[in-house]
Amino acid sequence: MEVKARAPGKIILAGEHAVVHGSTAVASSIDLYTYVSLRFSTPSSENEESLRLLLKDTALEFEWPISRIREAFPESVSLLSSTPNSCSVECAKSIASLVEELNIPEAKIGLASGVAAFLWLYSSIQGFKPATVVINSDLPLGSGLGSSAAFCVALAAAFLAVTDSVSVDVIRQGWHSFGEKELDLVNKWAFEGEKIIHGKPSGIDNTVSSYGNIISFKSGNLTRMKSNASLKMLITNTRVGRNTKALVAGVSERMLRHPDAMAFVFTAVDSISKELTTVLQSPTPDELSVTTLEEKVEELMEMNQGLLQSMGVSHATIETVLRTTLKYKLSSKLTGAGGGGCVLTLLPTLLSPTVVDKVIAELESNGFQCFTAGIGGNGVEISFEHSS
Ligand SMILES: Nc1ncnc2c1ncn2[C@@H]1O[C@H](COP(=O)(O)OP(=O)(O)O)[C@@H](O)[C@H]1O
Ligand SMILES: C[C@@](O)(CCOP(=O)(O)O)CC(=O)O
Ligand SMILES: [Mg+2]
Repeated sequence: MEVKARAPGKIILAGEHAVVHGSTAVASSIDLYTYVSLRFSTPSSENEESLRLLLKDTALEFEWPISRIREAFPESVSLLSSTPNSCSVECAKSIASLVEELNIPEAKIGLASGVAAFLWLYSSIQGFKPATVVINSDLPLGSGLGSSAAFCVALAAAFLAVTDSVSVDVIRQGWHSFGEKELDLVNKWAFEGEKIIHGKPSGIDNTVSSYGNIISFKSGNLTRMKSNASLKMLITNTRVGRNTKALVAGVSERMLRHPDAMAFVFTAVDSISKELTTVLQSPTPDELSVTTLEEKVEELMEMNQGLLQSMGVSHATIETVLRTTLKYKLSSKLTGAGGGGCVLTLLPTLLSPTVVDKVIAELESNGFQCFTAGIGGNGVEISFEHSS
């Protein structure tokens, strides 16, 4: 049997970074997914039993003898699938040496933290079973669309789907979701994986990837939103790679240097996210009110972007996107950790398609990549394939 899981990426409409420091943030899932396939190996007397990881997006393959994994993890690690817990310092050291032995090429070294999260999640949930895990994604990695969270959520879902900790219908065909209790467990495990990749995640990315839709999130608590607005966002990938862990650490350092000023910045972001939550849930009976709603969202996005600049997470390429879209009277903000990565631009309902084409052409002439994505769809889903 093959178990498949898919988990969506996300956009943050307001509140990134500040959410790490306790402010409210608003995020939505997008219809771009990370896919995980898990297949247990059939025992063979010829080959040594191993755990294989195939990362299709980066064309890398890794393999560990099961005996090596057993050495690295205490036996107790594998008995805890129903109680998500953090990787201890000792365990982190063992995982680091397993990852070092892989000699990941310098240009792809960002993957090391992802591989570490994989090893932790697999060993904790599945123990020491030989298997092959294949991963591929629609999401650009390290661009602010939550690839790290989608990766951890999809891994946790696939691994948990074949344990006694969750009850799922393995006979049912096609993609289907988990029950609430199962989702909560997937989300908690994914958060542990995100911790390995991000250092200090707020939990918003794994939560929106697990549950889907539009959520507002504060201090670990999620509120599902019933939004009446169908916002259309242009996503521009500046193609400048960056690392969320370093950017989050940079904001924390700025906070230590300027605690009072930064506290006001985070409070302002909290107010913006709360206002956005209200605006998005307001009734929109006619075209006029849709325009008014969109204008409010645009203004809140602009204000949030200003505050992200003051946190030090903008970038020259982000500023170029802002200037370019402003020429067409369109509002933009970075999404995710910033420092490059992706920028959101609201495309108002009444905007002419010719203007959309022009702005995209101008952004692409700068070497950026533009696309739109469906907002607010399903969260993580699983599917089982039985070989005949
Ligand atoms: N499909 C994938 N294959 C391998 N590693 C992945 C994948 N998706 C995410 N990762 C891990 O997550 C990291 C990117 O996470 P991050 O810096 O938080 O950016 P973002 O979450 O915005 O894409 C990658 O460097 C890698 O370690
Ligand atoms: C900057 C932050 O708010 C979002 C990071 O998102 P991403 O990894 O850049 O997709 C960090 C967090 O909330 O954990
Ligand atoms: Mg991330």
